[in-house]
Amino acid sequence: MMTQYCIKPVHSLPGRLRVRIIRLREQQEHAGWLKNQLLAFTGVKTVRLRPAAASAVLTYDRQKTDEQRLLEHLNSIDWSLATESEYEPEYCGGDNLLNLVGLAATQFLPKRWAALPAIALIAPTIAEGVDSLRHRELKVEVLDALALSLSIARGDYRTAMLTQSLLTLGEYFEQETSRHSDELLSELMQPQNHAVWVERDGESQEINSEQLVNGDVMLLGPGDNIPADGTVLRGVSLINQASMTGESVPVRREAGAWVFAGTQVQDGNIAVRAEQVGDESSTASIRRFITESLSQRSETQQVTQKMADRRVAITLAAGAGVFALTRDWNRLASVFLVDYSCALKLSTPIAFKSVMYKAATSGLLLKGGRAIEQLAGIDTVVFDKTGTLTYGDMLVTDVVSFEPKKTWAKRLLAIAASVEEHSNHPLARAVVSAAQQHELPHINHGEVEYVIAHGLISELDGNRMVIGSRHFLREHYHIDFAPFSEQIEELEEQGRHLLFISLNEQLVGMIGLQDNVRDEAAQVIHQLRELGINNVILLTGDKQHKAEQMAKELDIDRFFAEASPESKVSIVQGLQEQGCRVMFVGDGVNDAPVLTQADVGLAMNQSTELAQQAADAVLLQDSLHGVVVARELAVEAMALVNSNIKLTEWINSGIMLAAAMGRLSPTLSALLHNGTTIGVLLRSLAARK
Ligand SMILES: Nc1ncnc2c1ncn2[C@@H]1O[C@H](COP(=O)(O)OP(=O)(O)OP(=O)(O)O)[C@@H](O)[C@H]1O
Ligand SMILES: [Zn+2]
Repeated sequence: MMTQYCIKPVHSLPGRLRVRIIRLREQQEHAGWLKNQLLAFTGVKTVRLRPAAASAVLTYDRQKTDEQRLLEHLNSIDWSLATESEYEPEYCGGDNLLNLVGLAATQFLPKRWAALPAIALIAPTIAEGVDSLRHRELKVEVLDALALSLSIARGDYRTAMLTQSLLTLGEYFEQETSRHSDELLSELMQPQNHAVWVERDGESQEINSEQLVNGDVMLLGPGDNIPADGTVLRGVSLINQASMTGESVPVRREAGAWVFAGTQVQDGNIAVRAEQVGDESSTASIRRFITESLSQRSETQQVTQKMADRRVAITLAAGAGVFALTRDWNRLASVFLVDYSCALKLSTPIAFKSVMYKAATSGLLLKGGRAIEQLAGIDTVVFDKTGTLTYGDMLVTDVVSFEPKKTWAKRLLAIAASVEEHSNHPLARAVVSAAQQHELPHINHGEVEYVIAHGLISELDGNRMVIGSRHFLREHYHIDFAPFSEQIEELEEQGRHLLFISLNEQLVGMIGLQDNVRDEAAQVIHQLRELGINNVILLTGDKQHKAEQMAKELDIDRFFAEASPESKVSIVQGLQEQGCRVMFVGDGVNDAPVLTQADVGLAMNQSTELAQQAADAVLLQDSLHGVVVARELAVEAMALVNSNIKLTEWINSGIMLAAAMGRLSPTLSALLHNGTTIGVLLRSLAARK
């Protein structure tokens, strides 16, 4: 690798590392990008950059990473992928202190003495404006520079210093909030280590993805996260590479193909030989995903940004007009100092980040400002059933053997659990935990294949074994249910969810499970209605009568039953075509496409990795209350953003008018204007609490 070893540690303490990154100084326009890259490293807690000094300071969690690994990560950063993100000098408390000293100097020292410190402190701000002009951009920095230069040229160091201090303070506030929220969010978005099935010594076993070594054969099915790069040995599957390419249409991969770590299996089963375990490539996609979520610009943000930049031209024109009429330098400076684009520009991202922060601390991960905007606009909520409106942990209540000698029931459960171990479906988890409770042994079986929304196929002593829904066994394997219909009906009447098991296309037994509606479900639906959502829909793969029963019980407007993953997508699409703006709440592998299709996808806490990746928001607690919180926070955020914009415009237009009429001294104008800016920022900041 070309970049190897150009990044060197300068200073290190336990949990803290300072490095010199020459590239950072050479490519300052990539500083924002780099920062998010660093934040996405496993275990990194905070990042501070000083591009001019080519320095970066990282603090990290020593349980999760160490200096060696961080340096390896640093050296493997692919700079060719860098995107320009506006370079924001990182102010620190010290800068504000210096300004305070400068401010005191202009207040108490004779003018001659105050000039030097004032000019020294202000020079960088002016340089930024000049820089912006050099890039042929008419941005706020230009106005700031103009106003400051004007004050200095006129020898008014007090006004200049005051403006400078307020500008710095405002940006400092902004940086502090976004830093805190970025750090918190990137920590939450880090994937956890999870279990992976591998084939070792001819046997399949479950290990932690951390224990994976090159050459391991990983057995992957729908919903699984691919923990390392590798080559497909057997099988065919659809891989969702959204986390890597941003493209949510899955790609087909079969024997011989290469698959990337961090992507997910959406459908089908494959065996993959791990070839780049723990390699940089495995974290690259995760890093990209986090970087993008953090730097994603919402629509409102883009609109306010444009508005802000237009304001610069307006202010310039107003200043020029006033000066042409009055030839009054004071008025000119006063007008320039009321550039209110910064309040517009800064307050929106801060408000969004504050809300993301607040959401995270109350158990909800919102992936960016876009998610907030969409959430505020929805009018329809579609719920998945199993694991969403019902508890993820179901209970096995009956194990029925259809064998003549009914002693078989325990073995039946043991077999089912041994196979279901390979699935993460709520039904599968229930079967496994029932077997564990009875301390049943593991029964050897062949490779397990998961057919999404249907069930599992495996092999037992040379016999084909199928376990899953009645539809799966009957329609796909032509298994006869007639002889047992009485027993089946009996359990169905009790509202049990049934799983069927067949050996060599003979029905051998069934497992009855009880799924309980979440205690909070009814309340949550009621609260959503109070928040203006009048269309609540249930969408499930389960049977008609169960869906109907639940819809009635929970006061749900409409339901769609026996939906396949594809029909789930088309149902949501249909709703959107009718003009509904849809939030989908779900948890399963088969929910991933519909989570993407919906305007807002919200994944439950116990969701599969794929569902969490596909979603715009993820609940961090196993409760539906987060759905209400999400909506409330989004509405609150948008109200805040809009009122900030209005407030800024009204107040500043007033100030500008007064300035143009010559009623304000430049100092007062700067004070009023920057005061409103900081006020608006504080309002946005307050949304964190
Ligand atoms: N791992 C599994 N083991 C056995 N059967 C399964 C498994 N996964 C799915 N099935 C069967 O396929 C059916 C449909 O599954 P799917 O995941 O689409 O729906 P669901 O989770 O039961 O309901 P919902 O759509 O409300 O989440 C299940 O009801 C079950 O009978
Ligand atoms: Zn089918």
